[in-house]
Amino acid sequence: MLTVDNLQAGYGTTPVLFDVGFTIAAGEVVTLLGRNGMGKTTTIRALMGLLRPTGGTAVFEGQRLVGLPPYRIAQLGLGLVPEGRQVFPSLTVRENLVATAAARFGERWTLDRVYTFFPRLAERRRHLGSQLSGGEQQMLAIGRALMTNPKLLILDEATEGLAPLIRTEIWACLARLKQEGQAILVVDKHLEAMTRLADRHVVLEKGHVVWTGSSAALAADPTVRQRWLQV
Ligand SMILES: Nc1ncnc2c1ncn2[C@@H]1O[C@H](COP(=O)(O)OP(=O)(O)OP(=O)(O)O)[C@@H](O)[C@H]1O
Repeated sequence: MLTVDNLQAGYGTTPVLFDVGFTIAAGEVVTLLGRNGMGKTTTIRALMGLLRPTGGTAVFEGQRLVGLPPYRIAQLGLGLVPEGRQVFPSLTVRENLVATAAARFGERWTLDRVYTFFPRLAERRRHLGSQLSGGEQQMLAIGRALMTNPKLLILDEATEGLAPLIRTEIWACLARLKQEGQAILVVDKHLEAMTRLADRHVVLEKGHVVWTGSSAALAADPTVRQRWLQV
């Protein structure tokens, strides 16, 4: 589905990504792991057209992504839940969801289906975005991304700063999406949860991919954790 090869990018004249390569197959859940500042968010920005790569390629279902504007990348089927809880504060939950639906492609995701996945959003459908808790806002941000019918859902730190209970609810939702065949690329610092959720892991260190492997391989190799994932 997605093949990223030797991707390079940076900010101004400062290079940040030197050699990022990985693949995601249809239906696969893959994590981008690595300590703070290693290039996870930058990789996502480069894939989504929010930062222009200086080298390398990213091909999604046969289409080259590098050089395309973000709206084209969204049309191809990449849906991003960015860092922070990005919802419209003065629109209701329902209006937030419908706002994204206006630009969606296909009919896989409907309001009702989002409400089934997130009963909390159904209960609060008439509340304003600003009246939701942090966790509910994050669920709404995920719901908005789903309303664009992404073939690949990308989440950047979706559970950062949330209470454990709601964090677990979000992971359970991602596990259900996976069961339904949704491909997901996720950045999340909670390694145990990611080991349960994901099929494969890609470890970044200073803009290079230094390790790739399955959850079983990650669990069996403590040196990966010690060398590249401990703060
Ligand atoms: N807008 C920016 N302008 C300049 N430098 C940036 C910008 N955003 C990130 N960087 C730098 O790029 C490097 C990689 O940052 P990035 O956010 O991709 O890392 P990350 O792995 O996602 O880290 P974190 O877990 O802290 O979010 C860091 O050195 C960071 O300081």
